[in-house]
Amino acid sequence: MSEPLRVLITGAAGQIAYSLLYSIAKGDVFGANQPIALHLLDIEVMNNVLNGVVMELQDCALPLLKEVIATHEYPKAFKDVDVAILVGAMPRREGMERKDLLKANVKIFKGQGEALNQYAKKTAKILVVGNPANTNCFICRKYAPSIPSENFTCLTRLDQNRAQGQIAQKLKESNVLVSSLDVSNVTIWGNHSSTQYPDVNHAVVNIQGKAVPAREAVKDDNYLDGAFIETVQKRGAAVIAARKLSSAMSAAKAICDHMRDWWTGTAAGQWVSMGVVSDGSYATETGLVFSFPVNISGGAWSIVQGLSISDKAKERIGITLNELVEEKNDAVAVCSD
Ligand SMILES: NC(=O)c1ccc[n+]([C@@H]2O[C@H](COP(=O)([O-])OP(=O)(O)OC[C@H]3O[C@@H](n4cnc5c(N)ncnc54)[C@H](O)[C@@H]3O)[C@@H](O)[C@H]2O)c1
Ligand SMILES: O=C(O)C[C@H](O)C(=O)O
Repeated sequence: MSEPLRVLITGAAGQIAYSLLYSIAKGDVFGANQPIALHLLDIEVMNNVLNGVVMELQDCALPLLKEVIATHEYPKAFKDVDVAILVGAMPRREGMERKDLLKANVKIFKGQGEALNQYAKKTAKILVVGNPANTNCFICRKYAPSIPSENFTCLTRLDQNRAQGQIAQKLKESNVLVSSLDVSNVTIWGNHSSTQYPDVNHAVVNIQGKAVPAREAVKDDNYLDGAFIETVQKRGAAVIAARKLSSAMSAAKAICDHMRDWWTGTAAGQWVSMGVVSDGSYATETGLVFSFPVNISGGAWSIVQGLSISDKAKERIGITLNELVEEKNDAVAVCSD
């Protein structure tokens, strides 16, 4: 067996981590033969809760889990990590926009960027989950200049999974029985926020072995251009309104999907959506962390190029782009206070 992969999870005493740790330690993400050392970080006041999580991990009796380091100290938490899943931050409460979180959370990611820069492996793959995820990722990368920018990503896979789920549900209404996994190449453009653009123009549904364009399968452009987009954009808020807590089980599942695909690659002809550092593709601003369609091979992602984008789609991409530019400016100002 190989050396343990050092996987840092921040916010390890929180609700997303509680759904996430088991899947990672069991081998669902990095493979059934890959030993894991978990580095669990939370703030000092959560020490007791974190100890309880460590006890439960021991009690799961997982053969791949070789070591658990639970700490509130950055030098220990970030030391030599291969993977950093940065979840720890304040979640949005009912009535809050993600923007409201910016002031509270962005400084955490400045400090964690500095810690990655100082202690993590230079090859570390980083996934930012804590909101506002794109802008936190932008800040984290800014303060970790010794790690290549392509190693920084943020989570928009939950939005992709939500979009696939909505299309599968809609098809059930006309007795076309498919699962979310039969829906591919939906793209989430831009910010993990209510301005994101879930785009079905290149999406395909596998119906009894035949690849059918999503618009042809659904046969309801009004829905796809209206209620579908709004449902995906506002799904996080709908979960918060219902649970009085932000999504956790589905967020953890999306984190696993994101990391597993980054590790093992995307299927031929299929792409997934990830927030990545923009190279200016699709008229976006270079350097922003923007969600794009990406293909992944050999642990490296590349933005899918050459997709046709209608004027309406360009307008929607422009809206989420403008929000991200604004967030970035606010975040840079907060961090230089
Ligand atoms: N990108 C996405 O798709 C997505 C989806 C769901 C939730 N989120 C975000 O993920 C974050 C975590 O959500 P949750 O439901 O697990 O929240 P939670 O409140 O249950 O857990 C957050 C944990 O982070 C810890 N924490 C706070 N500051 C920290 C720091 N500086 N270092 C380490 N740990 C710290 C807290 O003590 C807490 O244990 C929130 O910001 C939420 O909005 C993002
Ligand atoms: O919407 C939120 O604030 C939580 C999370 O980002 C989500 O999308 O469920």
